[in-house]
Amino acid sequence: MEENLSRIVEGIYEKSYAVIDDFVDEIFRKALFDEQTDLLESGKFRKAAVGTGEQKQIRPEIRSDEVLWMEAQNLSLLQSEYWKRVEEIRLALNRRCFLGLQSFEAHFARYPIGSFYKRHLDQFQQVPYRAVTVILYVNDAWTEADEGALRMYLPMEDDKEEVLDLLPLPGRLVVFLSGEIPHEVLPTKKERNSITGWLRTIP
Ligand SMILES: O=C(O)CCC(=O)C(=O)O
Ligand SMILES: [Fe+2]
Repeated sequence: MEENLSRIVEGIYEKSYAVIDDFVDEIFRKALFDEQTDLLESGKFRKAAVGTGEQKQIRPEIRSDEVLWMEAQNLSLLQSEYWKRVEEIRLALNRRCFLGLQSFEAHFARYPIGSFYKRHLDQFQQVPYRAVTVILYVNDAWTEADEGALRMYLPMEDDKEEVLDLLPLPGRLVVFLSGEIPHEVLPTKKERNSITGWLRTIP
């Protein structure tokens, strides 16, 4: 874990993102996946919205995933185990990068076959407090042919961008600065399951 933490902070410090394969082991990954599947079957997932407050809308042409927010005060045992891991990331980022991160929010996400999330930034006017995006993929094995990559647009000099595609490999963690890296989820050919969260600069 210590090594993962230093790779995360170095990545964020140097290039605004980090990718850690096998951040969780197979047993933990599968347990999270099973929990997500149970919650799905009990019908608790909702179509994801874009915007917040009065601007909140279901816009299937922008994103077509389904989400279930975790309740910080009411986490399952497994969820709190994951939050503990993220807490270590929060503290390490504050120590090394002085990001002033105070809290975490997260939801399970399910991308059914054919779904996607068009290019966007996670930090915008209504949610300026989202500072660091933390995504863990909990679906089973994934191959190139399943598509559904997370496509990141890395800002380069002279307003140029470099494209980086990351497959949702089971147990893979992707961390990036929410206000710096536009990204999208390309249409997926297989159900894609993740926990997406944000470290925030508010309590
Ligand atoms: O699942 C992913 O790879 C990215 C999801 C995302 O961009 C979001 O929920 O804001
Ligand atoms: Fe996003």
